[in-house]
Amino acid sequence: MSDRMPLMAGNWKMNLNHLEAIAHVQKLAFGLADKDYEAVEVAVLPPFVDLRSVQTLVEGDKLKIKYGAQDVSAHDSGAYTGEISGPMLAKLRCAYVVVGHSERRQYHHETDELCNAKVKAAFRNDLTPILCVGEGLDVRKAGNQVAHTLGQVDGGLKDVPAEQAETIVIAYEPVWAIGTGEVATPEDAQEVCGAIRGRLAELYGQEVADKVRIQYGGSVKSGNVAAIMAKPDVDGALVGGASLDADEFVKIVRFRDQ
Ligand SMILES: O=C(CO)COP(=O)(O)O
Repeated sequence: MSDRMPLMAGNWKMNLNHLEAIAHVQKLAFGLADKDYEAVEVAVLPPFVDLRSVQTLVEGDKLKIKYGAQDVSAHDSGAYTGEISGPMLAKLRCAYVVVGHSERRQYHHETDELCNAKVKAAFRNDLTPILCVGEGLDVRKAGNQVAHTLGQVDGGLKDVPAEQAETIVIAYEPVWAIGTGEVATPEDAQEVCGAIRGRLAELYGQEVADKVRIQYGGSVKSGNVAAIMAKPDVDGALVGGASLDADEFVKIVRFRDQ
């Protein structure tokens, strides 16, 4: 049994405007009792335009829900139209920022090199990156999921020192399981999450590797979360679609009751 605190994070993707965000976080707060936070850390990852509203609600009502962004610029300021910087997110007291989600790698052509720069931008601004890695269907069919995913881990962590690396969150999200209803088996999740921890041990030593939280993401629901969380190297879930339903997300947070 590891002493890593599980992290259940809801990636809303491009859903919920700032008014809907307030209603949604209120529902989550209503559904979660104090004792739920003792054993699980809960975070929401809304669109940028919702963050100020979420901050106001969380701080005003002293909620224990953490929040963060879905992306961050590699640059801290300057002529980068449309980008949002680490210092801006830090000012909103974001705890987390997603880096290298497969949808950004796919639709915005984000490379491991860019993800590495964004991981560094996050750390530079005291934000915890949630670095997303994972293979597509072709790679899985060829049996190369471990090598592929470890390549993304190496790329994302290049020149990141141990004292930062030990605080990162890595989300293993096989692309073929995202939004498809096709969930990886708990064994599939463990195979790659275990390999990621092994690689962290090679890069930084076992002590650091044992501190890093590794999430699984891809069609996580209340009905499948407990079996995935039972695996030794899975320390949480990055939840997309199911996080948009407050009751369902509360059940996922309470995975031990499922
Ligand atoms: O991409 C994901 C979370 O970042 C997973 O999305 P789904 O839970 O909708 O499959």
